[in-house]
Amino acid sequence: MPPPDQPASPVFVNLGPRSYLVQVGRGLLKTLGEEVNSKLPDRTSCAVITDSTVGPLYAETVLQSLREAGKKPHLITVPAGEASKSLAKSEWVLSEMVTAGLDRKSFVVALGGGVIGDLAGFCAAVYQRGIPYVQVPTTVLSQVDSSVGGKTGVNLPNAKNMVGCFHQPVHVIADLDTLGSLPAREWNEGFAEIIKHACIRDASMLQAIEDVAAGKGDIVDLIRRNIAIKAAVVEADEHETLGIRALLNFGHTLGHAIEAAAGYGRLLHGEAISLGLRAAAWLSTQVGDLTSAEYERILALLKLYDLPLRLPDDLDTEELMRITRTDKKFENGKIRFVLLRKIGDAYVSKDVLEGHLKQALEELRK
Ligand SMILES: NC(=O)c1ccc[n+]([C@@H]2O[C@H](COP(=O)([O-])OP(=O)(O)OC[C@H]3O[C@@H](n4cnc5c(N)ncnc54)[C@H](O)[C@@H]3O)[C@@H](O)[C@H]2O)c1
Ligand SMILES: O=C(O)C(=O)C[C@@H](O)[C@H](O)[C@H](O)COP(=O)(O)O
Ligand SMILES: [Zn+2]
Repeated sequence: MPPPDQPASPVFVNLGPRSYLVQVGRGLLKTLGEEVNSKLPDRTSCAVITDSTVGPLYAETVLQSLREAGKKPHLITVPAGEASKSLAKSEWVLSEMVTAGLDRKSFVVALGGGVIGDLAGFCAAVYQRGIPYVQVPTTVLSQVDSSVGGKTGVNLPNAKNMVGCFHQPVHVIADLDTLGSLPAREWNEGFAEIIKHACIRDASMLQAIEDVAAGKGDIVDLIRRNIAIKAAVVEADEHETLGIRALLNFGHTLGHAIEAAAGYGRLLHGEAISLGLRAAAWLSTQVGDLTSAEYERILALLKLYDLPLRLPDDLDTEELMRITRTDKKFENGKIRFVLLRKIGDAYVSKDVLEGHLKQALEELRK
C-alpha cells in the first residue's frame, strides 16, 4: 500500500490493441488534460458529457485542464439520474455533438457516475461509427465497476441495458477526491458491486469492506482492488462469450428486473442489485452449496451499508418475472443464473428454474 501522498499504481487492462490504464488516486482532475493528451495527442475537439449534479461541481476543473493541454472541449449536460440513460437522451446528446462540430477526429470525456459513463460511452461508440472516449468516474460504483470493461448502452422503458455495444475507453481516471461530495445513499450503493466482487472472486475482501464501514479501512486500496478484479474478469472474457464475464452479473438477473419494475431512478442501481444479491445468495443455498452462515454474512455486509433487503410491496411477482424473461442470459427460454459455491467462488448454473426465481422473490418479501 503506498503512503497517503503517493498515487496508487494504475491498473492495466490488458486487451491487446484495446488495452488501457485505470489511474486511481487523488487530485487527478487537475492533470486530466495532460493525461488525455498523452493518450490522444492528435485529437483536439471533444465533448465533455456530464450531468446536472456533477457538472456544477467538477466540469470547470476538467474543462480548464483540457484547455491548458490544447484541447477544445464542449460541455454537454443531461439531467442527473437513471432516466437520462435512454435512447431519447442519447439522440439529444449526439445532436449536440453535431452542433458542436465534432468530427471523426474528436473524442468524448464521460464525467460522472455510471449513468454518464454508459450513456457517453454509447454516444462515443456510435458517433460517426465510433470515436474514442475517456472515463472519468465520480461515484464509488462507477470507479469500481462501470468505468472499466467497455459495456456501454441505454435502457428501454421495460428492460435495463437492452440497447448498447462493447466499446472500450482509451483511458480511465478515477479521482477519489470527487467522492467527497457523494451523498450517503450514493456512497452506499457502490458497495453493492464491491460486495458482489467479493462474493464472486475474493472472500478475503470481506474484512476490508467491514473495515471501511468502521472508518478504519483504506478506501483507495479497496477501490483499486475492485478495479483489479473487474479488469481480470474482463481480460478473461471481454465480450461475455465464455461464461466468465457472466459472473459479474451475480445478483443482476432479478436486480435488473427490480430496477426496471420500480421505475428508473426510484431505486439506485446498487440498491436494486442489493436485492438481487440477496435473492441470488439465497438461491445458492437452495440450488447450490452455499451455507446459511455464508448467506447470513452476505446479508450482514449489505446491512452494514444500509442497502435494501426487502422488495418494495408494490412490485408484482408476475410483472417481475415478465421483465426477468428479457434478461440477456435467457436463451431459448432457459436461464443461465449465477450462483455461489462459497463466498469467492461463483459459477453459471442451468439448474435454476422459473419456480425457483418466484420463490426467491417471495423470500425478498420476508
Ligand atoms: N457499464 C457497466 O459495466 C456498468 C456496471 C455497473 C453499473 N452500470 C450502470 O451504472 C449506472 C449506475 O451508476 P451510478 O450508481 O454511478 O449512478 P449515477 O451515475 O446516476 O450517479 C448516482 C447519482 O450521484 C450523482 N453523482 C455522481 N457523482 C457525484 C459526485 N461526485 N458528487 C455528488 N453527486 C454525484 C449523480 O448526479 C446521480 O444523481 C446504472 O445505469 C447501471 O446500469 C454499468
Ligand atoms: O461489466 C459487466 O460485465 C457487468 O455485468 C457489470 C454489472 O455490474 C453491470 O451492471 C452491467 O451493466 C450489467 O450488464 P448487462 O450485460 O447485464 O446489462
Ligand atoms: Zn451492476
